[in-house]
Amino acid sequence: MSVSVKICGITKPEHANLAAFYGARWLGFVFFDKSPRNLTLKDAAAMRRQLPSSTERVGLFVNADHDFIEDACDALDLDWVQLHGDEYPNEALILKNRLGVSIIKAIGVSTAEDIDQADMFAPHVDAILFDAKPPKGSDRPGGNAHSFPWNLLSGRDLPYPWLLAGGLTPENVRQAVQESGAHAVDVSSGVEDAPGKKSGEKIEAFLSAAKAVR
Ligand SMILES: O=C(O)c1ccccc1N[C@@H]1O[C@H](COP(=O)(O)O)[C@@H](O)[C@H]1O
Repeated sequence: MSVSVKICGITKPEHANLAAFYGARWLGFVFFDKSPRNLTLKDAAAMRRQLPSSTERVGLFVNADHDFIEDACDALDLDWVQLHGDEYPNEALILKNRLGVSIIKAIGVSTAEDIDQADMFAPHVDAILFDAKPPKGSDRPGGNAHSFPWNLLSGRDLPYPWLLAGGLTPENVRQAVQESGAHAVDVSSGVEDAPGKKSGEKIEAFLSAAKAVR
């Protein structure tokens, strides 16, 4: 089975459609005003009808107000909510029950012990996303093109669905999947020419490389 791919930080329908054409499972939309990929609710609503129907839509939030998350779900008809801040396990459960969406919880990793933090979220969410902890001085908890040692995940046989993220690129995704054992990956910076500027060529290259891994 090929690796499932999430392309995150979509701001233009043409990149969404290209990613769908090359086999992305998920498209990610960032609702965090410190991000260069931030979307307003107005941007999101304007894009909604131009998005592909074959992909699942993920809204990314950082410690966001639940009413705002609900408005974003309505604006983009989101299937998933990605919680990328300091949210609690019961917050994930409350949102899941309120909105009827699937939930991804991001866990920042720099050591093997960080991976164990996922255990308290896993029963309440639909997938865990392991991302590198942000570098010192960053004003956002993800989307920093920063990776962690992929072999921290190898041989763990984790009993829940999970995605690998953090500093992935078309050039390193094969090695990242092979070292970590990931069945699903998430990328943002690695398919951009500059922060917030997606590249069609890099999206195609990333999906081709990820899908070719055995
Ligand atoms: O993309 C962002 O700007 C962002 C902002 C706040 C939290 C998370 C964000 N992105 C997510 O971070 C990881 C790794 O991204 P990258 O490939 O290293 O740039 C990924 O899950 C993005 O969805």
